[in-house]
Amino acid sequence: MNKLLEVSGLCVALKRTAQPIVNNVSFTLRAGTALAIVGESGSGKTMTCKAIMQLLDASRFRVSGNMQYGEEKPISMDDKRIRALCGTKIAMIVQNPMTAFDPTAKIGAQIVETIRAHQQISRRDAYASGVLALENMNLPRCEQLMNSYPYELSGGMLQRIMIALSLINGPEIIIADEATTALDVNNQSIILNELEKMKRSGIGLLLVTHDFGVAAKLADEMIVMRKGEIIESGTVYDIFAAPREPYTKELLAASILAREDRHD
Ligand SMILES: Nc1ncnc2c1ncn2[C@@H]1O[C@H](COP(=O)(O)OP(=O)(O)OP(=O)(O)O)[C@@H](O)[C@H]1O
Repeated sequence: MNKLLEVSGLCVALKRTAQPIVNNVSFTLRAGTALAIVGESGSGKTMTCKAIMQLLDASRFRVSGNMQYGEEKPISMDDKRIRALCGTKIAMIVQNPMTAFDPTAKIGAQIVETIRAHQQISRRDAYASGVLALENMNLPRCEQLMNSYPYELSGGMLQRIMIALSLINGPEIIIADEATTALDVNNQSIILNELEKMKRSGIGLLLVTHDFGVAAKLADEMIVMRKGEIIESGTVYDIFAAPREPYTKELLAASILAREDRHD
């Protein structure tokens, strides 16, 4: 499979105290596959993704290491180039869709703005593309959705709209940070199916999750993080069949218990 993104020796530290937050993280993401980053809260999963997307405030955090995306090296790009890359080829879906949308603007206006930020097309064409993107997500009454404010919609609905939005500029990589965590079981399953479809279409998925069930359903490979470091990595099959580290075994057991509770 084609390599999409190679991260090597990624480190993030607080500038003020030099405290390391992410330490020497390396992985390869391939087209049409999913790589899960699992670990307990605070283990550095989100900071790893934010470092890839160059979303960390440079006055507070020092990011070092190497990243290779095709011929490009996102880590050494200037702001303008990284924004262009991250709005098109690399997209991110976050945990809480409520915070991802501007509460004061209608969904349609936000979709049109996102499309026109990266494509030179008219408002009318961007609007039509937006409706089509929502329809492709099997969302109901898409014209009405375009005319709604975020607060008028449920979390599950907004998450599906965010996924539609993340696909709109034809990304090769989607980073999904706990994309199903805040959702009920029904919406979780809808989102997991959409992510599965993306993978089948050739997109590389970087899945951040503390839920081994999500990793089992979607991921091909996984890395387990603890205190900012990778402590175990391998294929999902191998890690589930024979976790090496006691921490991985604990996470796996906790995840199975949480699932049993949810289904009781
Ligand atoms: N804005 C911040 N300023 C300073 N330190 C931070 C900041 N955000 C996170 N950290 C530090 O980075 C560590 C890793 O945080 P991160 O958000 O990557 O964890 P995570 O594994 O994604 O956890 P969760 O599953 O809860 O989102 C945290 O323990 C915290 O010490």
